Amino acid sequence: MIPESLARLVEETRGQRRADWAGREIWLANEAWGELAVSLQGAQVLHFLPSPEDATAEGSPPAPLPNASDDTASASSPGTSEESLVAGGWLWVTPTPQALPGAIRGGIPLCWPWFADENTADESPDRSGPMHGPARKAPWRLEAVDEHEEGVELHLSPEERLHGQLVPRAVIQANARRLHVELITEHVGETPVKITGALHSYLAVADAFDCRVEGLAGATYLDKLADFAERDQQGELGVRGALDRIYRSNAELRLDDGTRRLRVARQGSDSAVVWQPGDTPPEDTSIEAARHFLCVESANTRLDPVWLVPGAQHLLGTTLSREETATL
Ligand SMILES: O=P(O)(O)OC[C@H]1O[C@H](O)[C@H](O)[C@@H](O)[C@@H]1O
Repeated sequence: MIPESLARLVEETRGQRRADWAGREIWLANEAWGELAVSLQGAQVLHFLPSPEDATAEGSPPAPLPNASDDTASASSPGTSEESLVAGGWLWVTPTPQALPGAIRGGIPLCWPWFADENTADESPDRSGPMHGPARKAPWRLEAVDEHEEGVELHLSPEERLHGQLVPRAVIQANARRLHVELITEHVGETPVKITGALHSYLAVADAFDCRVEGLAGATYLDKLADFAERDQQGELGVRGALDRIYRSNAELRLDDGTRRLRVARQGSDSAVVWQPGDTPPEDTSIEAARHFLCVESANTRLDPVWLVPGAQHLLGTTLSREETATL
């Protein structure tokens, strides 16, 4: 579910190209395997839509845009100039993105080298910096595009050094079955460093207050809306309003919004963050638009910080795929 202006850029793409959207350079693909949009600010995937399993492969034209005035696809408020949201993709992007140097809310922002504030991570005496770290606002360079018949693999690195001892890189793989994002941190310095972070996935949903996240039953979590009180998840999670939780879990999760079942697998992550702001969304997003996302994040948080020693690497990953229908 992405703003109409971004959906148009995707629709107008044949193969691969670069374009500008909301003042950022973005990389677009519209191929037989599906659609992908990545912002070079933050190496942030903004859009992913795999082709339907029965789609004709080569030469098939891109799917037409769904009617933006359709009730299910429109998240604009009467009387505002907010763009319509176009349904279909697996990720959500705000129709009212902040101007640069702000970060785009939506898609899969890379929170690095800390999740939330820097007190969860880097213990160097000069630590300071923005919420969720500098990586999501920084310019990244597209180092390589590996194309193959079934999909694409992108490699990105920050244009400038973001940390004295750590170097991150991102790998994005997309094909007709899945979207996979990796954030790899390499320690090139001399003293151990503690990191946290997140692949802060904004998953598009029909109605955030009518979703079910399976796979967390019995897990303990920190409730950020109750001063980090520790609680146990009773049964599967049904989202009915605002929540901001850090689950201690490495389990594969399933998100069901009544129209689509997505698998959310995570690598190198023992924290699953589930966030929905309810009726108090951040300033850059309306209540109505926010109703169409649920964040299910692959994270390292205060529950599972990673100590990296010189020469070591850490991989934080997430894989989104369609829930397979049981064949038994
Ligand atoms: O507004 P942002 O800096 O993008 O953060 C958005 C959200 O990220 C995470 O999911 C946190 O758990 C939330 O507490 C926070 O509000």
